[in-house]
Amino acid sequence: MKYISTRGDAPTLGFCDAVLAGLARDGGLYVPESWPRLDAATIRAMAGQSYADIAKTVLTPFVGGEISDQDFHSMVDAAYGNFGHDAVAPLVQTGPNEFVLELFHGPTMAFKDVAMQLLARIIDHILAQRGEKISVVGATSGDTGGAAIEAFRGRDHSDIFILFPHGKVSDVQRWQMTGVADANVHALAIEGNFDDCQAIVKAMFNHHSFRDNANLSGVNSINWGRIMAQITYYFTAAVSLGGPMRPVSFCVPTGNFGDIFAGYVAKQMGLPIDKLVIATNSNDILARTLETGRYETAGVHATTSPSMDIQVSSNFERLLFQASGRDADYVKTSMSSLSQSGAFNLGEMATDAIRSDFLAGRSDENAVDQMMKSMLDDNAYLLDPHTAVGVDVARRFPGNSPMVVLGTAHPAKFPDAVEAATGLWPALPPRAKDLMAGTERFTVLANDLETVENYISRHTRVSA
Ligand SMILES: Cc1ncc(COP(=O)(O)O)c(C=O)c1O
Ligand SMILES: N[C@@H](CCOP(=O)(O)O)C(=O)O
Repeated sequence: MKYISTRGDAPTLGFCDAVLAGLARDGGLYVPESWPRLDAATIRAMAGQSYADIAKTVLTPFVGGEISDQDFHSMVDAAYGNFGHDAVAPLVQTGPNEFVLELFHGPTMAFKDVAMQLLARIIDHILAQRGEKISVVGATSGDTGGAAIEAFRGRDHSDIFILFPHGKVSDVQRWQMTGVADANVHALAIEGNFDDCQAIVKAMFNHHSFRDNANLSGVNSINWGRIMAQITYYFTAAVSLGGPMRPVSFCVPTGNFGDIFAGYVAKQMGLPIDKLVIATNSNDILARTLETGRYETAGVHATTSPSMDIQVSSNFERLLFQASGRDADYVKTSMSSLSQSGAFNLGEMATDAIRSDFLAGRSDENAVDQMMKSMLDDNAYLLDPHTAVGVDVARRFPGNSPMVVLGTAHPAKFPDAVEAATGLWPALPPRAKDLMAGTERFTVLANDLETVENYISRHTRVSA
């Protein structure tokens, strides 16, 4: 399996190099040259299998033989042995044909753990074999950072630098990044919003001398390894609900478009998916894009679902590549217009292609609060605000297929918002009860590329 850039000007890479690269050298994102297919018999045989075993079937084709099956399978077993629920990602029924897929039983209580626990092991394995060290960078609106730090803390081959928007993440999210004592962890509070953090990370990748000196690698969903690992739970959920004989729909609370893009990949691999519904909070750029065929950034609003307070949705680029018939020139022109004027028109072909696979809706703050409250009243079930966005939007698209809403975070990560909407303060799970007991350690930095690069150059253990 080879990986190509959505912008067409970066070298084609094998799995290990694509995962270490993060962003392609031409600023594009790596995607597999072609989608592996699983036939109906293979998918049917997943019924009754463990999460880890299904992951091995789904993910092994992407590795392309670059890591031995034995090593890869051990990493998968270790990654998913660390979850607080035996099923890893259990389904909870919340309506006649509606289910929440709980993706928050990992160590940091958000869906990011599902990919990060595996990705860190893959990266560590490759680095140990090559005798290399890297500087891992990531931008977070709250959840990626904690999950990445948890997965990379104390690792010999990596230093990790996480940029988060200062004062714009929840207390639990901040402590997960700042309450960690390991010397290879650097939590950087940037005076800006998530899009600023993400822009700095991308700019560091596009600054090739810095990138090479620091041996930079990324853990945002720009890294193919993140998307890949997120494909598995579309299979586990669909198979539990009668797939592949019965199509299943998914509604995904969406920000950077990584999670729902993994669902799109599952569909390309042969999983019968009926609807893929993009659920946005009031930062509704993706919902507007599907409506109008124009991608147009606007100011970011702070919401009770802060991890989705995003305007520049990185993985939309992977979808544009697909929807344009894998036309790298089209992607380059669109992305250059986005960086110059903050907008671009998708054109008829891409808009139609995207509408044929996706639906989209927006949930405003009032609707999110109502949803948390009514779910507690009707089902005695607490939703976090991100998942509440998903359920609220999902209910606008009733159909015959079971609707699975991705439960992307545990309500205890956002206790203030949950309490304000429901009157209930969600308790942290036992494994996290000492989260805020230690000392916080973080550095506040200006929203400035050079300042961040200087910090990393001074603290990385990679010798130039
Ligand atoms: C809790 C939560 N829900 C939803 C999202 C959106 O996921 P994605 O960025 O993959 O679209 C995020 C952040 O990525 C998140 O942390
Ligand atoms: N919501 C995310 C934003 C970064 O997304 P990623 O999936 O690209 O890492 C977060 O919580 O940090």
